[in-house]
Amino acid sequence: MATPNHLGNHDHRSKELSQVLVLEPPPIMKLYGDQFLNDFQLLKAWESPLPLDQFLSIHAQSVKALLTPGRYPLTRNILQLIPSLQLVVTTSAGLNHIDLPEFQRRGIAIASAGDVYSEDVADMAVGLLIDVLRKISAADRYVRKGLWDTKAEFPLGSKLCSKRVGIVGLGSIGQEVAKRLQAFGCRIMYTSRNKKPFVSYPYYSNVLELAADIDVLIICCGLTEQTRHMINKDVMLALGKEGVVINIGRGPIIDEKELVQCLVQRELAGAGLDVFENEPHVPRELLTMDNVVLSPHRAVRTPETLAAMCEHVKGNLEAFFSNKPLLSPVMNI
Ligand SMILES: O=CC(=O)O
Repeated sequence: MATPNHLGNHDHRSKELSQVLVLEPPPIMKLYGDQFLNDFQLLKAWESPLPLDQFLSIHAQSVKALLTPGRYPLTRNILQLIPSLQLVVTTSAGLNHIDLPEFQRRGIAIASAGDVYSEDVADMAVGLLIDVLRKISAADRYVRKGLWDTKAEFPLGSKLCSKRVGIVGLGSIGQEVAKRLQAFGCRIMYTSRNKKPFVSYPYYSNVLELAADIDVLIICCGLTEQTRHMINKDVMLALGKEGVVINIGRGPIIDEKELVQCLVQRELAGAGLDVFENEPHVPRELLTMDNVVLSPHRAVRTPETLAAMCEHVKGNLEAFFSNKPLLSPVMNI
């Protein structure tokens, strides 16, 4: 999508023109306050006692930019109440909270998180994988429970080097995961919507075929209607009893009930999960499994990366209000 180009001469821009609507504060604002957006006039909907629709009809009729956290659903109903909207800046890597066809229909541009989170999310994927294979969290529990000097034997782990790793979604996060695991001596293969001409990893157009050829499946793609429950029972059975699933994408990409069943019935060796179908709900069965590592959707939460996100959001808003290309426009929405 093209960068919006209808703000006229930016020499005359004023604070009014630089209004940014915030429906709910994104995590960066909760952590760092809103000083980093001092150059903009923030319309903080959540601070108003008015119901949201009234607030928007009174205050947001001419607002052109919206800053939003990942989980706030941006639907047709909300968009109708912000008729002048031209840009949404989202602080999430995933875009599944956005009604993309409606945005396209209305010609509203989206500035995404770009690559800002990719390294941290990839680190988390690798961390979860090493933890599942080498049982680090389980070993920690074993030591803390005082079991080391008893006869309770701690089980063997599994070697990371030379594992065949299948990456689902070779975008910037998937590429960072591949780079890291290649350095650990893993064999990388992938599936994604299209074969990537710039990598030599074997490509599979079909996730089921990929699953049959690997030891570890790492989900790095976004949630769309096509990827919802893409990792179903058949895929997990194809991965097999020694197989491990890592999910740092979005919970609903895996059929979670089937995942739990496969783990309970030992059809899979383990899982490392940063995301879940109904967060913050985590299936009870997983809580007692030592072969499962659980994390509360924290992959992007480091101060370094959140500080970089503040700069990124500011950069996108500055670009928009000075009629320059966005730093991270979402193309092909
Ligand atoms: O999961 C985190 C994000 O999408 O930013």
